[in-house]
Amino acid sequence: MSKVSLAKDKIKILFLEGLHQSSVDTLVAQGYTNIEFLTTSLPEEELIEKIKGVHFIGIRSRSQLTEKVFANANKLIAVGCFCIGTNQVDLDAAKEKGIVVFNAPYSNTRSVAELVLGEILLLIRGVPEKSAKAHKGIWNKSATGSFEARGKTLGIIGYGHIGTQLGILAETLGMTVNFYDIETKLTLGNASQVATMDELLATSDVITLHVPENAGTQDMIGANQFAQMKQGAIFINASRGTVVDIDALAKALESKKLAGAAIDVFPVEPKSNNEEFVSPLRGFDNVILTPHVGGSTQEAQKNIGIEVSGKLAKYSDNGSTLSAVNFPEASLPEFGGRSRLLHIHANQPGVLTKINESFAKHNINIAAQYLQTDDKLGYVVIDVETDDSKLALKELKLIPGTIKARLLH
Ligand SMILES: NC(=O)C1=CN([C@@H]2O[C@H](COP(=O)(O)OP(=O)(O)OC[C@H]3O[C@@H](n4cnc5c(N)ncnc54)[C@H](O)[C@@H]3O)[C@@H](O)[C@H]2O)C=CC1
Ligand SMILES: O=C(O)CCC(=O)C(=O)O
Repeated sequence: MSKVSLAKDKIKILFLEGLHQSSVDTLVAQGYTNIEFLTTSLPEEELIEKIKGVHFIGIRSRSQLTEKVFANANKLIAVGCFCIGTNQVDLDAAKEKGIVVFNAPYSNTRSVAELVLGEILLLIRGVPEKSAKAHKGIWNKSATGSFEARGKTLGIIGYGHIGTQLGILAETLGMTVNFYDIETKLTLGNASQVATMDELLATSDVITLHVPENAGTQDMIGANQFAQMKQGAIFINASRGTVVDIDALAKALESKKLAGAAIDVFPVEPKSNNEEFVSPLRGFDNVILTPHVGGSTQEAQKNIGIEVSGKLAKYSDNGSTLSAVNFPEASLPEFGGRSRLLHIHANQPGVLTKINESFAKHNINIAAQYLQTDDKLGYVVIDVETDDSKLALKELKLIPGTIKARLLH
């Protein structure tokens, strides 16, 4: 009998950006102990060196996993994004190399919604400005520019997991909630979907962005959009920095078109806490600037650690790709035969037939077979009854179109 699957303690894991301890604990509890833990992201050249020999990598939003990084990732099996956004990862490059990418689509959404709710209340009362003045010794006891949130209109752009939760929370303050989304959405509470972004911009007292970073959202808020907003509107962005033209935002603040803003994300963000934060928004007393901490609560980070490490372990243990962001999704039952192998191939006709013919030729009996495909990839997981799983793996690697083949057990 010969087996060539890697022992769990030989599987090399690299965690960057100071993930929560739960990410490590979850893997260690499942036997994955070979974990290198760094608190910062790495520049591309360093990452290219570091990623060699690594089987699993865990990152947050700062690490850029580029095509060049993947080209040097000679052993990489999967990426865990311990966050929602996956725009920092070249998903196509990963896919072409048969590398699965997971994220945590829900775990920090409540934290973002709560932060934004707090910012709405502070900005609508002019608290950031009054606080900044008080720190300078200026006593500005005045109701000018101070309002209740009750009765005001909140305009949400991007009514997904965060936008919907924020809408419900804002309604408890008595706000009217409108939203704009490219998809028709089920409205929660008393929210209303408006037909165009222009309509939302022109009718909202507070505008907040909760869209993903993609080609369609790049610079979606610029000078034209600020011009359409109400005089004295409040503007919040906790989505991605590339969604807003930051110079146009600075101008809208300078001209007092906006009464205030809260910005958590920036087109260029420091790579670590030791790097200076540079932005045209520095120095505005009526702007709350936060260092991309929308999802940074103990609760969110702990849950994300458990969720994403759990997905990595499950993929490593049984091949499940459920909720992968760049891969055919396969939810697999517990391991059935003597050995489980997985095979990732270019989605072209005849691959499965070739696998079956090759196994038949070598008397490798298939106990179960699971296939999922998308436009580019085929992902097949095979439980076999054989003493010689090494031979089965060797045969899989010879199939034309193979991208990756692995023996799990
Ligand atoms: N500041 C922070 O720490 C955090 C930031 N985020 C960011 O927030 C974003 C949103 O998160 P979720 O609500 O969980 O995502 P989601 O995917 O649940 O919702 C996004 C919504 O935006 C809509 N959308 C996409 N393109 C649009 C467009 N051009 N115009 C209008 N609507 C559009 C989608 O249809 C969807 O309803 C994430 O992609 C991430 O970039 C997420 C978590 C933490
Ligand atoms: O916490 C992080 O590092 C990133 C949070 C975020 O922006 C996300 O989840 O998309």
